Amino acid sequence: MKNQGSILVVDDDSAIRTVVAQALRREGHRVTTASTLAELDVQLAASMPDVLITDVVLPDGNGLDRVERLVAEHPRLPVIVFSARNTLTTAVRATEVGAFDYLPKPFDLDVLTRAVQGALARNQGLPEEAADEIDSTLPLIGRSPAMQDVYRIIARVVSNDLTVLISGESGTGKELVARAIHDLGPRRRSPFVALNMAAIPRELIEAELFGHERGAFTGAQARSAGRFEQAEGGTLFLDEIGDMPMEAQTRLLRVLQSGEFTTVGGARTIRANVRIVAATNRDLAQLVATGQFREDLFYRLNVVPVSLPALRARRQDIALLARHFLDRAAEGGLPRKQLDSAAIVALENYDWPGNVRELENIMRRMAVLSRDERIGADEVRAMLGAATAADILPGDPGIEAAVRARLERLAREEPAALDDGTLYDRIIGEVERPLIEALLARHGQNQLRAARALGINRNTLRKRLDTLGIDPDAGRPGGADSG
Ligand SMILES: Nc1ncnc2c1ncn2[C@@H]1O[C@H](COP(=O)(O)OP(=O)(O)OP(=O)(O)O)[C@@H](O)[C@H]1O
Repeated sequence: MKNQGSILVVDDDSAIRTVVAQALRREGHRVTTASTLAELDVQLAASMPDVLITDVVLPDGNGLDRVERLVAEHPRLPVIVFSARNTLTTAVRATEVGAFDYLPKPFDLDVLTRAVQGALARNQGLPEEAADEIDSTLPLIGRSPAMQDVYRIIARVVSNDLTVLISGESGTGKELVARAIHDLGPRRRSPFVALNMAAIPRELIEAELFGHERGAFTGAQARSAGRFEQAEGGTLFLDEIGDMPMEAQTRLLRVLQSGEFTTVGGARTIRANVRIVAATNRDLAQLVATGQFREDLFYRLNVVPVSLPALRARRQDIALLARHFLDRAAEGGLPRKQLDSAAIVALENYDWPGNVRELENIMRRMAVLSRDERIGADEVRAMLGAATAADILPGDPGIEAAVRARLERLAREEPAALDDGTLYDRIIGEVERPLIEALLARHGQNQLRAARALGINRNTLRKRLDTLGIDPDAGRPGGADSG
């Protein structure tokens, strides 16, 4: 029986890429291509192919030098080198650097497909576990076609400064993609600075972005550099851009047009040398249609759109991600756990409203709580049943997004709850409890100070503690919980 696998073909000649890719696809292989070493790096960072086929002379360097490093780092990766430089030295050097095979150009396609078969067969002979290993140093995990599309777009934008707009549900990895674009590109040695529009008060957004002069507004006691300045030479990641107030949008548009900005309350104009990557989990085109987002800014940001698929739209990545998170937990000192195949099916059948973030949280919890080394399907189902809003929500969510996600989940899992007259208490209770608990903890369980910080009367706080059944002494040393 023939082996089939994932093959990455690197050649700057598009005709060769096409012909080779077609021939390999006919054999049932999955093929991706790259035309430069830079693109090769991005593809490899995204996922390791089963076989790499590369030309020697590439626009940005020598393929053999790269092969040498690659084979040293990934001894299991078979590399087939082809070259029009059909000298003995090339052939010898190909062998020296550890290439699996060397084919002089022009080559017969049958010879190439046989070489690929040989390379795959060699790896088949290696132990199963190693063949399935996940490289946890990869910035993004996932081999689904939908993620391959994402990797291809990342590959196209890393070496230039085009503005990228990443859209996708909460927890799909938008920030991770933004970081990958930064880390793999020429700005990697300069800062990556993120600002989440939903996480800071609207009236402070402009000062946060552009900085302010002393006395620019009440409370501005000293000059402060904004994120644009902090990101100088690097990348500025504007998260939840759909929540940016209109005035700030106008100002941002001007920066994108002129490459300059003015600090708040100051006449100083500063040149901005930053790459902008924006993200949204709202439908920005819809916000444009309803007049909440500037159309001209939308087009300026949406130069290269990247749409991240929801996890339920790429279920074939779930097992890989789940194992990756268990591995990471084990590297972090938690007990090493494995999923049995029924557990994986249970994970794959779940809809993941909180996407990869939710999966990550669930797997971490499994690593802590599961008693056996092998996790079974029942345990997975119990854990998914007990999943809470906190699994789904990011560290500093837009409250609005959080509530929407919670409602969506209720609609799916407990539709009756949407009509049974408990909705207000339920949702508010979910927000109120962690809020009160967090403030009590912050103020050493001192109710008076917590109430002041919350801006409510101490008696009101007491009543809420009673109603919610919160033990105010639970977190105090020597309190109810510590005995
Ligand atoms: N493809 C992936 N491989 C590995 N980890 C991932 C992947 N996608 C997401 N994650 C992890 O899931 C979590 C959520 O990802 P991230 O914060 O990038 O999502 P997001 O789309 O920006 O979310 P939000 O819109 O809620 O801010 C992070 O811990 C991230 O490391």
